[in-house]
Amino acid sequence: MTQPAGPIPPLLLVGCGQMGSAMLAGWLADGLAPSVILDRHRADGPAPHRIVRQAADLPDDFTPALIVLATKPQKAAAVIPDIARFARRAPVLSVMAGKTVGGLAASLADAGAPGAVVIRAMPNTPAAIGQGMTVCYAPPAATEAERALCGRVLSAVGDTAWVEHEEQMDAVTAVSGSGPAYVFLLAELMEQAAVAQGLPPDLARRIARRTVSGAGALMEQSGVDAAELRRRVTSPGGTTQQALAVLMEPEAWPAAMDAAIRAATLRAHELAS
Ligand SMILES: NC(=O)c1ccc[n+]([C@@H]2O[C@H](COP(=O)([O-])OP(=O)(O)OC[C@H]3O[C@@H](n4cnc5c(N)ncnc54)[C@H](O)[C@@H]3O)[C@@H](O)[C@H]2O)c1
Ligand code: PRO
Repeated sequence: MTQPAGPIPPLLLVGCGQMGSAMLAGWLADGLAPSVILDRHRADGPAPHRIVRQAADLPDDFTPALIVLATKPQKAAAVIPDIARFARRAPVLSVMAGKTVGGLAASLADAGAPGAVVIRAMPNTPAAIGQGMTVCYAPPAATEAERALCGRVLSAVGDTAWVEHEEQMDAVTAVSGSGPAYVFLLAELMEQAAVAQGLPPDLARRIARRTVSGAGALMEQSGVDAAELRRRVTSPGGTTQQALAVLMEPEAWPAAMDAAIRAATLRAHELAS
């Protein structure tokens, strides 16, 4: 899909917490036109962008090209009336887990924005350093220009992909949306195990973190399959083989990862309502 070149157009970012601020960091690095951030709990932000804490303070003369909805899914009902007047003129890009485009469009219609276009995306926090992975879904009613606009905004914070079926967004949420947390947990557990083997805590922390980030960078830069990269570390009869025999027991990591992704996918589905 061709994406418009040039700076990122003015955005109305609603919710600037962990995910909103991660995306904002990426947009600022890529050149963001003067934008407005609506967040209940944020007092300041980078000029020339404006921060407002309540909908009543949103400037009447502001015409965002896109409204990015990044509050918790549980806050959707509270923020929809705040953005309805802007959603009559600009598409809405929701990054909320679970919330469907149909459900959000219906709420916007009830709030006075019938026919509002909602596109969904599931980013992740490495967006803060331009290393995000975002998967998007657009309903058939969205125009090519609206899809391209969302693609432009999201490609500023990393890689993007699109799914054809909205139901797939739940599994995407479980894998790439939540996934950084699994990787950070891996670093935590490796650090704890290193200390248990007698290493000093600061060295344990350093080698666990660097191993995770270095392995990720190698996978990214080499493009080699993860399984092949794993094999290249595994000397026959060596240390890695002993460790993998524990981790790759069907009841160990394979079962745990499958159950974890299944639980997260189910939760994403539940968050729709
Ligand atoms: N954190 C992640 O890794 C991640 C990844 C992908 C998608 N998401 C999605 O992003 C959304 C936000 O998640 P988060 O982790 O950033 O949560 P968060 O709690 O860190 O951020 C939410 C922000 O919304 C603000 N807020 C709450 N009510 C508001 C209101 N009525 N008006 C304006 N602002 C309001 C809060 O002050 C807060 O800054 C969620 O829907 C989540 O599913 C998060
Ligand atoms: N963080 C959100 C959650 O935990 C969505 C994906 C990552 O629900």
